[in-house]
Amino acid sequence: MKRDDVRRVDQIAIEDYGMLGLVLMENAGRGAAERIAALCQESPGGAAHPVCILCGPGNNGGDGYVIARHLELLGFSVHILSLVPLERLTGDASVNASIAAKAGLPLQVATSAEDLDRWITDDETVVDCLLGTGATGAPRGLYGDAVKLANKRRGLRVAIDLPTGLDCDTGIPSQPTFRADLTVTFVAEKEGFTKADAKPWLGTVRVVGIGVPQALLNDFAVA
Ligand SMILES: NC(=O)C1=CN([C@@H]2O[C@H](COP(=O)(O)OP(=O)(O)OC[C@H]3O[C@@H](n4cnc5c(N)ncnc54)[C@H](OP(=O)(O)O)[C@@H]3O)[C@@H](O)[C@H]2O)[C@@H](O)CC1
Ligand SMILES: [K+]
Repeated sequence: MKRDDVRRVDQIAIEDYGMLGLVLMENAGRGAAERIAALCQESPGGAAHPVCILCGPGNNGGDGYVIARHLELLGFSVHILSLVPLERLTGDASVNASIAAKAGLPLQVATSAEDLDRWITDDETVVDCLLGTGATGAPRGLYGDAVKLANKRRGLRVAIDLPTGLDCDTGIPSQPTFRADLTVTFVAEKEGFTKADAKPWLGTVRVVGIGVPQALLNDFAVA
C-alpha cells in the first residue's frame, strides 16, 4: 500500500466514519505490543526482557507510548526515551504521552547523542517509534543519531509501521536506516516493502489491523 493511501485510510476512518484517532492509535499500539511480546518470549530472557521504546515527534511516537503501557501490562520492564520534550507533542501523541507520564512509566527526554548512547543499552529490545508515514528524507539530527546507536546495540530491534529512514513507497534506505528484526506495520504492508532494497532492513514483517471497517479496507483493496 502506498504512503498516501494508508494515510487516507486513517483520515477517512476519522473524518467520514467518525472513528476517534485515539481509538486507532490504541488498536495500533496494543496490536504492536502483543507482537513485540511474542518476539521477546521466543528469545532468551523471555518476558524478563527489558524494552527501550524510542519515541519521535508525531503519531509514530504516539504509538510508542501506547506500546509501553501495554507491554507493562504484559509484565515487561519498559522504559521510554523521547527525542522531544513532551510539551511539544500534539493531538493523540500528546494524550498518550501524558497518560504514560501520569502512570509513572520510566520516561526520559534525550537532548543529545550522549544521552542516547547512555540510555539505550545493549541488553534490551529497542523499539523504533521515531518516524512513520509522516517522514520525509533521511532522519535528521538526533533522529539519525538514535538510529545509528540503536543499530550498534546487540539486542533485538523492532520497527513500528516502518523502519525509520526507509522510504515507504520506494523501499530505498537512507543513511542511516533502522535495521529491524521485526517490523510491525499497520493496516497493510507498505509498497516499499516489496522491493529488494528494503528487505535487509525489515526483518520479519507482521501486519496489525487498527480496527477500521472492512468496507473502508475494500475501497483500498486491502483483504
Ligand atoms: N490516526 C492516525 O493517523 C494513525 C497513525 N498511526 C501512526 O502515525 C504515524 C504517522 O504519524 P504522523 O503523520 O504524525 O508522522 P510521523 O512519521 O510520526 O512524524 C512526523 C514528524 O516527523 C518529522 N519529520 C519528518 N521527516 C523527518 C526527518 N527526516 N527527520 C526528522 N524529523 C522528521 C516531522 O517534522 P516536519 O517535517 O513536519 O518538520 C513531523 O514532526 C504512522 O506511521 C503510524 O505509526 C497509527 O497510530 C494509526 C492511527
Ligand atoms: K518507525
